This record gives sequence, C-alpha cells and structure tokens, in this order.
Amino acid sequence: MNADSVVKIAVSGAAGNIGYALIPLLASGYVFGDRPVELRLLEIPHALKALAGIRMELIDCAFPCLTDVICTTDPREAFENVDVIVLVGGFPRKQGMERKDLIEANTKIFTTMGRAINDVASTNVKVLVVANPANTNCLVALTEAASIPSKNFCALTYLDHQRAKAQVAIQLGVSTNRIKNVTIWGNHSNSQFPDALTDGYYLQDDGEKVPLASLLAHDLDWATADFVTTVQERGKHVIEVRGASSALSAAQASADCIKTWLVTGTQDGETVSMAVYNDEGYYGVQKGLVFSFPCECKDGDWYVKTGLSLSEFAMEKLVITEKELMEEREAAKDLLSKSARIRGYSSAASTASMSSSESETDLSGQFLTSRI
Ligand SMILES: NC(=O)c1ccc[n+]([C@@H]2O[C@H](COP(=O)([O-])OP(=O)(O)OC[C@H]3O[C@@H](n4cnc5c(N)ncnc54)[C@H](O)[C@@H]3O)[C@@H](O)[C@H]2O)c1
Repeated sequence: MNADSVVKIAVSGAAGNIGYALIPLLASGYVFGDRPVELRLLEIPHALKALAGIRMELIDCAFPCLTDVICTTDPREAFENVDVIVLVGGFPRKQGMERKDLIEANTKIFTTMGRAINDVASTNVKVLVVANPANTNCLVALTEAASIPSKNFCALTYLDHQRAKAQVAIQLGVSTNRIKNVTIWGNHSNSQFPDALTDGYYLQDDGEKVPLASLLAHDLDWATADFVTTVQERGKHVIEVRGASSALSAAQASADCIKTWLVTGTQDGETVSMAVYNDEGYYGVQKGLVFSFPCECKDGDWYVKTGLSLSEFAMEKLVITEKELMEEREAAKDLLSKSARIRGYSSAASTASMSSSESETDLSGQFLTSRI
C-alpha cells in the first residue's frame, strides 16, 4: 500500500453490532494514522436504512481523514479495487440451530463473498474474516477467491489472544501489555487451545524476557485448566453477563489485528495469534485448514513462527481443535462441491467450476446496488 494514497476499506455487516464499533476505529485514523480513508459499507437490503443512519453519524463525526462513505448491498461494488476487506456480516446462530446448519448458511454467504473478491478485488487486497465460524468462513472465501493469494487472508483470533493475555496479567497481578507471546492455537471456538506456557513471557522494564512457564511454575493447574476454559468460554460469559455479544472487544481486536498485520508489524521477537491458511503443515497440523498460529507480521505479511517445542499436553490440544476444523471443512466441502476449488484438498468435483452469474443467484439474488 502506498503510504499517501487513499486507503479503501470494505466492511460487510457494517450495520451490525461489531460494525458499529469498528467503523469509527477505521475512520478516525486509529488504524491507518493520517492516511485518507474511503469506506465501502456492505449490508443486506433490510439493514440499508440503518446503514444510511451510520453514514449520517460518520459525516457528523467530521473525521479529518474520511474522504467518502459508500453504502451498498452489492459485494462487487463494495470490493472493487479496495485495499482491505473486513468480513463481519454473516448468518447468526439461532436457538436450536445445529453447527452444520450454521456452516451451511455461512458457506453460501462466504462463497458469494469469495467469488466477488475473486472477480473485482485487486490481487493485493487483504481480507480479515470476523464472522463465525470464522476459520471455515475464511477457508471458503479464500477457496473461492482463487486468483488472490491465500496469504492475503486471515480469520480473527486476535480477540482470543487479547483475552488470554489479560487473564495471565490478572493472575500474575501485572499489566497486560507486559505479557507477550501467548498463543491461540486452532479454531475460534471452544476447541481452541489458549497456550501461555510454550512461548509466553513477561517483559521486564530492563527488556529481560521472563518465561511465563517459570512464573506460572507453581500454578500449572491454573495454566492448563482454568485459564484454558476461561479464555475458551469468555465470549459466552460476556453474553451471559452483558446480555449481548462482545461487540466492543471484537471490534477493537479487529482494528488491532489489521493495524499489526498491515501497518506496524509485530515488535522484534513478538507474536500475535492469527488464523491463517496452513499450506505448510506447520506443527504437524493438516494442510488446507485455516488454523490459528503464533504469527510475526512484517511489511504487510504474516509469518508463522516455527520451531517452538510443544509439550505432549499441547499437542493433544492441537489435535482436538484440528479435528473440529476438519469436520467443519468437510461440512463446507459438501456445499462447495459444485465449484470446489478447494486448495490443498482433493475432491472429485474439484474441476467443475460454477460461473459467477450462477454464484449471484446463490444468495437468493438479494443483492441490489444502492449508493446512498
Ligand atoms: N472472530 C471473533 O473473534 C468474533 C467475535 C465476536 C463475534 N464474531 C462474529 O462476528 C459476526 C458479527 O457479529 P455482530 O455482533 O456484529 O452481529 P450482528 O448480527 O449484530 O451483525 C451482523 C450484520 O451482518 C449483516 N449481514 C448478514 N448477512 C450478510 C451478508 N450476506 N452480507 C452483508 N451483511 C450481512 C446483518 O444484516 C447484520 O447487520 C458474527 O458472526 C459473530 O459470531 C466473531
């Protein structure tokens, strides 16, 4: 990205709870500094009126860097030649809904998103998937966007990463920003493995890195049990207490993920958790899954940190979350089988490709373009 040019950012699900909290972070300069920003806000037709209201509020904020706000129900208009796409819009889990039904509904949406990205986005576009099931939605989108490098995609586990840092900081009675290199492994779901012990450290004033494994040596029961379940179930707990999902922290984590990935990079020796396409079989995890790993970011790219030595306990946890992701991929694959350009995944139907006109009807033809 050219540091002076307008940064064009598309946000799907922009009128939803996370969208409402995320958009000001993108428009205010929090992520991209004083670079001019153009926003393309994508929604489904019934949310278009609410979106028009958000556009009014954005105008009223008088953000100095915000050059334009385009509201649309057409993913092609939203994604054309943008630099960044944040996919927040998805089909919500309803009471009594099976996980496979959730995957089915979202696979349709993310098939459409992926194809639109493929058809109109620049090959340099960077895509962050927030909507759940985030890892598998990301896999579907990058599979369909075959002309865009898979390295340009990631799914959000940065919120889980921040939750893990905060829990360790509370346990040790220290400030959160001193806790580095905790890792969320695997899926953004209850099967994830929040790991403080493998690479985590406490950064002292003098720059010395004290391993969390030694600081928590007398607290291993906590680090391998309570800590893990607290982070895994934090989203559910917030809903119970707040009566609504964790939109504020999810928006903040989305903004911080984009900023670290695309603007600042990680500090030397530091990692953040990002769910990325595993084309290398990192840590023995099956190739072809979008899996959360410890990542370093530099010059707009992520790199999985390799060479960490995982305990037997950690390996067992990785297998659990890997299995869930394989099941999700299997469920999505059945739906993708008509188009199925599944990267790293052999499918008998993988050669038959659906045309983009077919794909538009996939989402019940509900998109209509409307530039407000
Ligand atoms: N990865 C994470 O860490 C994380 C954390 C919290 C929430 N989430 C997920 O983020 C998603 C959004 O959460 P929310 O609280 O904002 O939900 P929300 O229901 O308030 O908003 C979702 C918005 O998406 C829109 N939408 C639905 N289908 C769309 C489509 N095909 N195209 C464009 N927009 C569409 C809806 O109209 C709605 O405005 C959910 O899937 C949620 O589970 C992820």
